[in-house]
Order: sequence, then structure tokens, then C-alpha cells
Amino acid sequence: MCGVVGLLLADSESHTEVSHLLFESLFYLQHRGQDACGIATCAKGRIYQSKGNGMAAKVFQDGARLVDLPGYMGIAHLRYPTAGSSSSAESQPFYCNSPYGICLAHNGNLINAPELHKYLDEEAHRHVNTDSDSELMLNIFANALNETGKARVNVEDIFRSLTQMYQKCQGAWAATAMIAGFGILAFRDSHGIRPLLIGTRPSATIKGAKDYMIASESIALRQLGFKDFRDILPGEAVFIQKGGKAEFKQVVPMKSYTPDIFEPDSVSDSISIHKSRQNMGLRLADKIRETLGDEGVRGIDVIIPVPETSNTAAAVVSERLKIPLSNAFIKNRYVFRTFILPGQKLRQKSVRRKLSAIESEFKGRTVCLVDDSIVRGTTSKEIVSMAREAGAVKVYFASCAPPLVYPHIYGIDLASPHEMIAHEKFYERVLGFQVANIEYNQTREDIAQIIGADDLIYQDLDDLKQACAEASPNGGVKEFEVGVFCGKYQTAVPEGYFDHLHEIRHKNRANPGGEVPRGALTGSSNPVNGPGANKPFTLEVPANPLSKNADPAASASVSSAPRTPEHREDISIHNFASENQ
Ligand SMILES: O=P(O)(O)OC[C@H]1O[C@H](OP(=O)(O)OP(=O)(O)O)[C@H](O)[C@@H]1O
Ligand SMILES: NC(=O)CC[C@H](N)C(=O)O
Ligand SMILES: [Mg+2]
Repeated sequence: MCGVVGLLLADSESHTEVSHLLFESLFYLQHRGQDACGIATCAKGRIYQSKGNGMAAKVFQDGARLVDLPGYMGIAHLRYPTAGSSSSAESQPFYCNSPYGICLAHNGNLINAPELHKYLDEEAHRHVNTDSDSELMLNIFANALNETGKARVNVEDIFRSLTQMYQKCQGAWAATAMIAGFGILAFRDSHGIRPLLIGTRPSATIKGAKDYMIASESIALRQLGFKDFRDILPGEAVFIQKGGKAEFKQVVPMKSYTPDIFEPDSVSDSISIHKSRQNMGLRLADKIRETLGDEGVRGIDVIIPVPETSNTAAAVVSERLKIPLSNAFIKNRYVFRTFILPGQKLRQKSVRRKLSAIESEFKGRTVCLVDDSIVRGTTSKEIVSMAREAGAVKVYFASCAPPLVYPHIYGIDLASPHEMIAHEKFYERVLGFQVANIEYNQTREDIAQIIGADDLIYQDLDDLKQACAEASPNGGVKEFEVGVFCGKYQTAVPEGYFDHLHEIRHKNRANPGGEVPRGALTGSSNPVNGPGANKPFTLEVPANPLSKNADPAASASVSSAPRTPEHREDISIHNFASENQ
């Protein structure tokens, strides 16, 4: 998923508040990405940044490192890789010095990365230092800005360059960017696949002026006191200049308004996620009755949610079917989300560590477990066996989402289709070899058998879409990006992309440890392990000129001022020789 944030305070003399607000916003959006995070701020025309692998509290040492990030504006990012590798070099925001000094934080995925890379190399002559698609996007935009030939650009130039960038990049994005000394930019793909909202609050120091904040989810805006928020529309961009003047522009026409149905956020595109989960519960309850019949439903003693995303839907299922609800799985609050952990083994282990069953709620009973989705089946398989170990006599499993069988290509690294439990090739993966002359069409019964359930109930796709559309109060959003369920995507997919994807995933499966590395989507390998990998070197970065003990003569455009040796990762640039060098 990834989380992006942008913030500009009207008072450009303010130097400490922005980094603190950005840091806080990362906590509200932490569920969007746990692999890496970063903040870039700007003060007196200079960009300061700090980033690295890990969650916000760790990377910023519980806030101690914020002193290195002065400024009245900034952007922030939480990463969950979908392209490139998990290397700290690919943590965001990305920075490029030419032209003007630009930083970018990107949520989404570009599906024509190889083509963009070729263009940047052969025509734009810009160096791309990592395998990240986001770095490509930054450079495509920077190159378009550069082509204006101007020493100082205006807002129109920025929007025009963005239009050019939209014409070159394919895929999905919601991004925030910062131009040194000038302002903050935010923009969203022409289908609105990835979410982005903007809000304001009155400036605390300048009468009548406004502070602006942009974020992936409304929760970050609301919690930090930003109001009047609205969605940035598909194909729309906003530039907020120093002083707090915002200009909006439709940089390309809106092609559709189809947010990704996998977005878990609080409120986006006017859709209340709480309401959509309630709607899902209603329809799922009917589907359970349709599948099991009245007799089957009467046999269920208790409805049990798989914490925590399915809690709301399960409560509605319980109410609708008039079966008691029990929160019989207790979540260990110190174990984080399993689904976005890199590596299958890690995920499996973590399900058991994350949840524990209250035996008395299961013993001798027929239980119906409710979860929001089944992807690889890691969670459902473990959960079903935990329910049996706790004494359940019969276990039904109900999923709020239909079976997933196609790749997600827009910024959610769900799984390769062959890893998905509902995919017909699942058996081949499990067995490790191709099975000739046998048609494996993964039926509901097959899947129930694999996860060990007595029966399995999937929500229908139309019901899922309807549940979400009905949660959009003015009927504003009717359609969604649902390619993972049906194979129909909102954008054209470059020819050969899926074969390429499959090949890369297949190659990756051969890796020691059997782990599917993150981000096979662009087909790039982690340069650290790649054939041309060189030893990384570290740039020495002078002290932050605005921090108290700094030597004013020593400063750098991109300053990180590391405090301890382990945080030098922030400023290391990997000097990877390319294969043909
Ligand atoms: O079939 P799988 O590959 O296991 O994936 C599906 C699971 O992943 C998600 O949960 P996640 O672990 O992200 O945590 P959460 O529900 O607590 O947010 C989702 O809610 C399912 O439980
Ligand atoms: N999940 C995302 O939105 C990922 C953003 C970007 N493609 C990356 O891998 O860093
Ligand atoms: Mg879950």
C-alpha cells in the first residue's frame, strides 16, 4: 500500500512543528507500510531528510532524530515494497538535485518501469540509482521540469511537467513531492486507484492564513486537527506555495473514478470504510445462508471474527443470522500485521504469535470464522487448525472478499497468482512440479479442504462492489479497481507484462529459503545480491546548519546528521556497478 503525507505551514519561519506533525502522521498510517519510512523537510531553500528500514518509532528513535529535520514544509512516506527490493536505499522520499532540488513520496506501482528506465538512460541521460519505480517517476517528472530550460519555474510549468509525466508513466499513483524553497505538490493517477486527501487548518501564527496537509487516509488529517478535507480527484494535482496558497489543476482528464477495493482506509473518496464493512457483513450473512441452508445456519453455535479487520463485518453477520458473536481470538498487540511481512515462513509463524484462541469458546462447538479475505491462505489455514486444537467440532470459514486469482499490479504486493490459494495452479506450487494431464480447477470445496475447513463461503464480487458503493453517500463512486478478482484492470497492461511477471516470480521462488522476495512486479532484482553488486560506500554528511551545535560553515543540501553509526544507512548511496560496465 504505502502511505504518503505532505505538509506546508503558512508560517515559513516555523522550524520544528512540521517534522513533529509528519512523524505523528506516520503513526496513524503505519499499517500502510512497515518496511521503511522517511521524512524530508525544507528550510531556507535546503532539503533535510532522514529515512531507513523499519517502523517510524525505530527510524526516528522515538522522535529524537526530528531535530535534524527543520522546516516549514515537508513530505513523508511509509513503505511496503511493490517494486525493486526491501533495501534501505529504496526507502522514500527519493531526492534528486536537478532541477531545483525535488523530493518525492509515492504510493502505487508503475507497470512500464523497464521502458521508463530505458528512456531515462538513453534519452534523458539521468542516473537512476535503485530498482525502485518511484525513483523512475521522480526522474521522469524532474526531466520534464528541466526541459522548461528555466532557472525558476512557476506553478503552470509544474503542472505542465506533470502532464508530461502522466503521459509517460503507466500504472497507479498517489504522490506527494516537494520543490526546494518553492512548495509542496500532490497528485493522483487518472483512475484514482490510489487514495489521496487534502485538508486545512487555520495557521496558529498568521491571521487568516491556512496550513495544508495531504495524506493517504483521512485519519491522519483528522487526528492532527486538519479539517475540510476532500479527495484529490483522479488526474488532479495541487501545488501549495510557500505562504500557504493552494492551486488545483486537472493535469489530465479523469479516465475513471475507480479506487482500489483493497484500500483499508478510514474515509476516502467519501466512502466510509466502517459502513462498507457493515454492508459486507450483511451480504456475507445472506451468502452463508444461501450456501449452508437454514439447517446449516441453525447448526452454527458462534460467529468468530479473525481480528482485526473483520471485526465489524463479523458483528453484522452475527446480528443478521441471529447467532452469538464471540471475540474468541485474542490479538497480541505486540505482533504487527502478518500479511505484509516479507516471506511466507515469517508470515506463517507470525499468525500463531499474533492470535491465541480462548478454548472455552470453541470446545464442542460449531464455529463460523469470518475474515476479510483469503489470499495465500496462510491465516485461514492456521486459524482453522487453531480452532480445532481448541476443541471446535465443526469449522466454517467465511470470507468478505471473493477468491483472488489474478495479480495485483497497482501497488499492493498481494502475491503472485500461483501463490494464491484459489488459483488453479496452487497444487503445482505445493507439490513443486507440474502435474501433467490433470485439470486443477480450484473449487470452493478444494480450498476448504486445503485450509482444513468443513465448508467455505466466499462473498460474490458484485456483492462486494455493491457493499462499497453503497457506503459512498452521494453515490459518487460506483466502480472499483477489482483486477485481482476478475483480471480486468483499469489501465492497459503492456504486452508481455504478465509473462514477465510470472517469469520473475518463478525465478524468485528458486531462491534459497523458498521465500518469494518482495516486489517482483518490475522484474528487477535486488542489486545488493545482484551480479554487479559492489560494496556500498557511505557519504560523509556535514552537520545540520540549523541544529544548535552545528558548525555554520558546514552544511549540505541533503543533510541527515547521523547520531549513531547504525543510522548511517540513511545517507549511504550504494555504488552499484551495472552489469554492462
Ligand atoms: O490468506 P493470507 O495470505 O493469510 O492473507 C489474508 C489475511 O491477511 C490480512 O490480515 P493481516 O495479517 O494483514 O492482518 P490484520 O487483519 O490484522 O490487519 C487479511 O485480513 C487476512 O486475514
Ligand atoms: N506499496 C507501494 O505503494 C509501493 C511504492 C513503490 N512502488 C515502492 O515499491 O516503493
Ligand atoms: Mg487479517
